Amino acid sequence: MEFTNSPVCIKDLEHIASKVMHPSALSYYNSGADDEQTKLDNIAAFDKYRIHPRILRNVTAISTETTILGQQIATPLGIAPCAMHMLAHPAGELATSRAAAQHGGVMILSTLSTIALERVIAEGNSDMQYWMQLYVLSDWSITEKIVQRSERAGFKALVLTVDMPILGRRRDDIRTRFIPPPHIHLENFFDPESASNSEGAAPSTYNDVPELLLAASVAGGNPAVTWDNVIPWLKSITKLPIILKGILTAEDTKLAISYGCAGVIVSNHGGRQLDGTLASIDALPHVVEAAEDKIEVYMDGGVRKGSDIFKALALGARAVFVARPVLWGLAYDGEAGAKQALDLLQNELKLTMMLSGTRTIQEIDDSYVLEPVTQWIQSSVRRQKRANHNDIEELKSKL
Ligand SMILES: Cc1cc2nc3c(=O)[nH]c(=O)nc-3n(C[C@H](O)[C@H](O)[C@H](O)COP(=O)(O)O)c2cc1C
Ligand SMILES: CC(C)CC(=O)C(=O)O
Repeated sequence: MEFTNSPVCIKDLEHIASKVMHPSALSYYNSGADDEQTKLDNIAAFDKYRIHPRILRNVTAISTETTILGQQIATPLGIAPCAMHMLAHPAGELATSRAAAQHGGVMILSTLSTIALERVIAEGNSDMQYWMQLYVLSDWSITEKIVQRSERAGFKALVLTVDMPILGRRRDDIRTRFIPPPHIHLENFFDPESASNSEGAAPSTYNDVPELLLAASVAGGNPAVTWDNVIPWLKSITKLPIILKGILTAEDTKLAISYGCAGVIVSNHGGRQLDGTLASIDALPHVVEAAEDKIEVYMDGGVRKGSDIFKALALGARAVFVARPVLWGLAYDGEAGAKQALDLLQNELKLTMMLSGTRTIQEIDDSYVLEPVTQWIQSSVRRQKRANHNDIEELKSKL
């Protein structure tokens, strides 16, 4: 039998990335907080849910088209925001954006991108959307400028990351003393106008704050951000829909609705912030129930297979995002590698749809997934039935 060396699943891409990436960048990408319980559980938890397939349906035509925030997109699979794609490949977010454009879906760009947001979105097309991720910097006026630039550039939503009042403790980053290499710049912190105004001069960061300090202000988190100060403020400076990333509870979902947010991303930051939370897929049903279809619910964390996407959609996610798989693809082969990561997941999603008798994303509802408890109850019901059947004579004799 002949074997191919090219990756056939996301695990293969992970393996290749571990060989080609610089060790400290690799550990920054792969690390989770503390014991990494949540990081690992994000992946393992998918296995508890089982698919409940239907058969003998005509599955010759499969469509993954859907709508998100009222706009058509090619697939409910998107790219979660990740800092510093240039750590994986010199073309950084430009390569990722080109891959995303060939694929459709949504790309969420991190505030901490190594290519300016205007250049990243310029690679897009109408099959997809770009959303801009925000951290509230200690100088809020800088976040405001990034919001204004995003709106001008055509981003369709703002994704406020709400699970980082302070940076999680990622032991491997402490061990490797990770700091980004000097050739990498956080381009969104540079004022595009300062570059064009001063001929030939190096562009300056906003308010002339050193880039490293700005980065540190993000990485330090912003513990003073609250529902009451940040959401009304954001709404006063933008017309874009606001999506909260990092929601894990029904309580916060209800608050997000009451504060007028358009959506929430069920996420534990890939297990990089608070260790010991529910896996994202386990938190999803609670959030979906609390959302009562009033806002859109998305999820990220641990998605490594098309069947994971299918399960998340069946449990009520409107779209599903991946972070590390795309970064591993980028490290493997730049734009082509990032596209390969997305293609693998998209093709596996289509395969799962065909094998489970679903032809459209809209058809995938909770009748296609067995939740762990349901599964347990069902098997005990079956056991009971068998027991009752076997003992029928005995039962009769006791009548
Ligand atoms: C290397 C890396 C950098 C990240 N940077 C950001 C970021 O800048 N902003 C953010 O909101 N989330 C960030 N995240 C979290 C992801 O958006 C996402 O929530 C999580 O990684 C999804 O899990 P997955 O990696 O298992 O797909 C980052 C994750 C990784 C792995
Ligand atoms: C530098 C960090 C704040 C970026 C991030 O969100 C992450 O690494 O998880």
